[in-house]
Amino acid sequence: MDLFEQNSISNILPFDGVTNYHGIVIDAKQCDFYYQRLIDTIEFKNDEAIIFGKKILTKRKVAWYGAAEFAYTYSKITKTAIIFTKELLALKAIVEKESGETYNSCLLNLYHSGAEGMGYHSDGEKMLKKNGAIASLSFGVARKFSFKHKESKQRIDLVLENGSLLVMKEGTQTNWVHRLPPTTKVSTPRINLTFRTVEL
Ligand SMILES: O=C(O)CCC(=O)C(=O)O
Ligand SMILES: [Fe+2]
Repeated sequence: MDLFEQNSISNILPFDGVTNYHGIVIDAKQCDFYYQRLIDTIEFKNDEAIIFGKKILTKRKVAWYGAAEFAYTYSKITKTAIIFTKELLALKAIVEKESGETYNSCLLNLYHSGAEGMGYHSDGEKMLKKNGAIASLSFGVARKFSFKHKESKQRIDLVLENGSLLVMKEGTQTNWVHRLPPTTKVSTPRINLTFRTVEL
């Protein structure tokens, strides 16, 4: 590939972490294909979460896939991963090549419109490999994504476009929280895939 055609990969965090934005890694036509295949094949379900001791169902839908049917705990509820589909394996291969890291599981989130988002959190669950990379691949409508430093409260915003890849690693989860803010400007869906490494 011509050097000038390559995406410039840059760390969007000013300190205390490395989060590389790779830009668009899947072209628009392939994105349409994968978006539709994911809608047709992934077993999306409204997520159950425990908030203030009460079980609630989230508006966004989620699904957890993996290399094996391992148990995982997320939002204080233990579930079992579904075995990777062939499209997820193909996407995992693209993301692994781009990021230079490997992954054994994938959490998918389906946001039906801008009314749905995800609040500030960091992905430091006990079962995840400590300081392991988390690769976030987005399909569908572009949405704003924000990081906030846990101490200084400094904020970094970016837009996650159709077919784009963001890789969070080294210190990101320890020192920063991130969120997908709800917005009235968006009325169409988005699917986000976060590839992770679970310690088996
Ligand atoms: O939808 C996104 O872009 C982020 C999702 C996220 O932060 C997560 O699944 O932990
Ligand atoms: Fe997250």
